[in-house]
Amino acid sequence: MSGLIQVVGGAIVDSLANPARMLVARRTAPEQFAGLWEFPGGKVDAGEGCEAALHRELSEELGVRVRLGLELPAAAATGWRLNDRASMRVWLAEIIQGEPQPLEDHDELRWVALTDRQEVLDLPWIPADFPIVEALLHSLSSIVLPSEAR
Ligand SMILES: Nc1nc2c([nH]c(=O)n2[C@H]2C[C@H](O)[C@@H](COP(=O)(O)OP(=O)(O)OP(=O)(O)O)O2)c(=O)[nH]1
Repeated sequence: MSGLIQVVGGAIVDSLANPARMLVARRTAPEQFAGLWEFPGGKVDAGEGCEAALHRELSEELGVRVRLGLELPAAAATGWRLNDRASMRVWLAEIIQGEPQPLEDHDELRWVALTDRQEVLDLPWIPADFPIVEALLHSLSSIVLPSEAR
């Protein structure tokens, strides 16, 4: 037991095979994170698996069913350290059912172009997410094609 709170997040892309855009979400609470962008997701419940928790959170928060792709590799099995108490595992995902809506915890959803690295990084993310976003953009850069090359 690491004693850490396990969080899971979804890097939802328009297509796992050919990712061009990613869905990001703006939090409404708590106050310290309100207005900041994040990977939709949340805490894993006691006795719940991480992937199951991610499916549950994405269904509750966005009203979608997803197919999970690869996990974004992190230095630890518990994923990316968010703070002294929590760590987040992040999976690529694509929507297989439903139109994403900000049903819970968010007031805005936005599809951002993965080709526009600066646009993605210019969003006011939760600070702990920046290294995760950087790693994600880096790992996708080999498979994201500029739109004119599609
Ligand atoms: N979902 C999500 N949480 C993140 C990200 N980055 C980050 O630091 N966090 C933090 C914020 C929260 O302290 C924690 C996740 O908690 P949460 O409030 O989303 O979890 P939850 O939906 O299960 O909510 P609750 O049951 O505690 O009300 O992780 C991120 O990209 N996505």
